[in-house]
Amino acid sequence: MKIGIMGGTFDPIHIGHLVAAETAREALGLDEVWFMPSHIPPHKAEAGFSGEERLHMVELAIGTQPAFRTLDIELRRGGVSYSADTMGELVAKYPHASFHFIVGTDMVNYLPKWERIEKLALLTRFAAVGRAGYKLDTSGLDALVAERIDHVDMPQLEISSTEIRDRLKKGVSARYLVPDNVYDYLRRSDAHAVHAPGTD
Ligand SMILES: Nc1ncnc2c1ncn2[C@@H]1O[C@H](COP(=O)(O)OP(=O)(O)OP(=O)(O)O)[C@@H](O)[C@H]1O
Ligand SMILES: O=C(O)c1ccc[n+]([C@@H]2O[C@H](COP(=O)([O-])O)[C@@H](O)[C@H]2O)c1
Repeated sequence: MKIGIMGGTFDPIHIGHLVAAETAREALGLDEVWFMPSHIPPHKAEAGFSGEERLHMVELAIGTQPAFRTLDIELRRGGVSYSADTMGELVAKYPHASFHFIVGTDMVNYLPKWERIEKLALLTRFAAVGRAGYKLDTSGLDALVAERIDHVDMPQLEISSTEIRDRLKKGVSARYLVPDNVYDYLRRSDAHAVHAPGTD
């Protein structure tokens, strides 16, 4: 089995994440892609939406693609979600699977700063999907890590969760930037009352 791991904060999930996962799935012939919300992201501020809310929105978003699954391993483990810990657990649990960690090119440039990156690169390959504004740059990476990266071209979608959160706060529509059912959830949920006052 070839498994794509789509790790992220998903605060909230948007169509950039879905297109990245689908493009990597097709380009690399992945059998499944597992969407894995982090508990506490290692390199940025804690998420605004709770883990439960983020996981629920991911479930809503992937609903119609049979090759997509959710994985709550990091939410259940708690603490800071270091990928080396997670992939160590997954490789031990699924010794016959080959893993492909899907990351935007913005994250590839940060790979040297990831916790135990050399160990992580032995546990998984990386699928680097092109993210608007970030050219793939592997010059700062050890050869061992660089050769574990597969570049995947994807349609450039200049969308981020930060932008969605800003829109919610300002009461500006995020329709079509997130799947319809996530959009409905954001409008209706309690989370929405906290994060986007006055947009109903
Ligand atoms: N529009 C996009 N195109 C390609 N890759 C993306 C896009 N948005 C996010 N990604 C990738 O998806 C993964 C998870 O991203 P994350 O959940 O942090 O979303 P984000 O939009 O970058 O969030 P934020 O704006 O809060 O930092 C990362 O590897 C990131 O590079
Ligand atoms: O393990 C690390 O040091 C590490 C550093 C930065 C990011 N990651 C993982 O990369 C994925 C995308 O990160 P983010 O911050 O864009 O949500 C997510 O699964 C993070 O846990 C992992």
